[in-house]
Amino acid sequence: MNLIISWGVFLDSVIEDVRVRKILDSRGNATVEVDILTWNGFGRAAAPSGASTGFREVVAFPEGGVDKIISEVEDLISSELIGMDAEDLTDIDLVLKEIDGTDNYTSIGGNTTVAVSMAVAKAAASSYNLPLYKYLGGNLVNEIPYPLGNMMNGGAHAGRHAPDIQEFLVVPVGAKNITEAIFANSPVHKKLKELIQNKDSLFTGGKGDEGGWVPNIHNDVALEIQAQACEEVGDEIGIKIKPGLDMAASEFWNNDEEKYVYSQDDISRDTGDQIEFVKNIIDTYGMVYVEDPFDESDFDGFAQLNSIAGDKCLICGDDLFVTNKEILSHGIEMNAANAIIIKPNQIGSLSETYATVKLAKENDIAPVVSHRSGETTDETIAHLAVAFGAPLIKTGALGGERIAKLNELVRIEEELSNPVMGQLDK
Ligand SMILES: C=C(OP(=O)(O)O)C(=O)O
Ligand SMILES: [Mg+2]
Repeated sequence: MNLIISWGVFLDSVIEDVRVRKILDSRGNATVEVDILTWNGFGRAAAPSGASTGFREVVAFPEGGVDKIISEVEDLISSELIGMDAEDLTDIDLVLKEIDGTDNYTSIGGNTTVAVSMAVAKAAASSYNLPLYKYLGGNLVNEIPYPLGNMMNGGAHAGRHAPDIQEFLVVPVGAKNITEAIFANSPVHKKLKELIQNKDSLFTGGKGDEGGWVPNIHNDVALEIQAQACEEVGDEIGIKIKPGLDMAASEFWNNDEEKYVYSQDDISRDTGDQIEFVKNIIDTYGMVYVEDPFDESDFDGFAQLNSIAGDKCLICGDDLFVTNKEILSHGIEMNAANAIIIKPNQIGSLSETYATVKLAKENDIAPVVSHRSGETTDETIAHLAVAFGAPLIKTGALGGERIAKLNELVRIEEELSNPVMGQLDK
């Protein structure tokens, strides 16, 4: 029952309390978790952290880290938010920006503000007994994103002697529902363990930050066995599975040499070579998705690749766009990409995240909602992906903090009256 005060205002979603705590993330680092209590609801959200972060991302934590947030910022935030309506998310996000007082959340940290913002949205949804995806996306949402499963890790998510390419991904494009999709990705992960053992006799079964295997093999060998695993598992289970990559190329771009330095292969490529190399990979292996194939400043390299391969493959900007609407606008003018990674903590609030998603969709840029390499068991992004109608979600394949999102998608799909998989036209 709604509590109605005498002049007829509903109080269900008015914020009564804000609690902030320090918790562990999957890398063993501290992160922030926020609880929002309303008259009739409760929302909890935790912030993830990146390792291969884009240089234009907002600042994750202030100097002094999570301890400073708890000792100095929690009271500031709660005194402003208590009494506000959790439904007024845009106003609340503006209040957080005002408390911070900087352009990029240097004072209180984008991880603090994003955790508050997501917890507020969840509290508002819970106040009306709605799941977050329905509260944000409406009653008619029915699209489930394809899971981009992370199979092998290199670059900043792995140790030495791993491939330079950061993520070898797969998309079960033939899956008819989320259960088929996640149970197509997991045997590819198992198959790759066998294939790696055949190539790397010292392989110990080590995994990277996002649960993919970390082999000591060259990039081209990794590409070959990734494609082989997709083919073999796809044939065994009768579901088409296609490969994808997050190259995270800013991590191996050498600005002085103006080259992409593939240290595992002892090869350097200038931008022209890189365009040719990536185009060749897309054609040879039938890649449906390539993220950050160029340095985060190279809009031109992105645009050139997008013009020659964007018809058959999603060319996705992560470090390039950092979920920032203004930067995306520039990318749209340049025709730099046909997909964008959406990571709420790159921009610091849910309303800013939504503004970027809206602009992307209006311009036929596919939003790909994504985890970070440092995660918690928070499942919010599963709801965001459904609410935003994202065709893809990037959230790993295995590991407790990764399956938290995948299993939540299974539950969401069960609730939908007419669920379909997202629109993936590649
Ligand atoms: C998830 C990624 O890594 P990180 O969280 O380290 O930025 C990525 O680059 O897409
Ligand atoms: Mg990335």
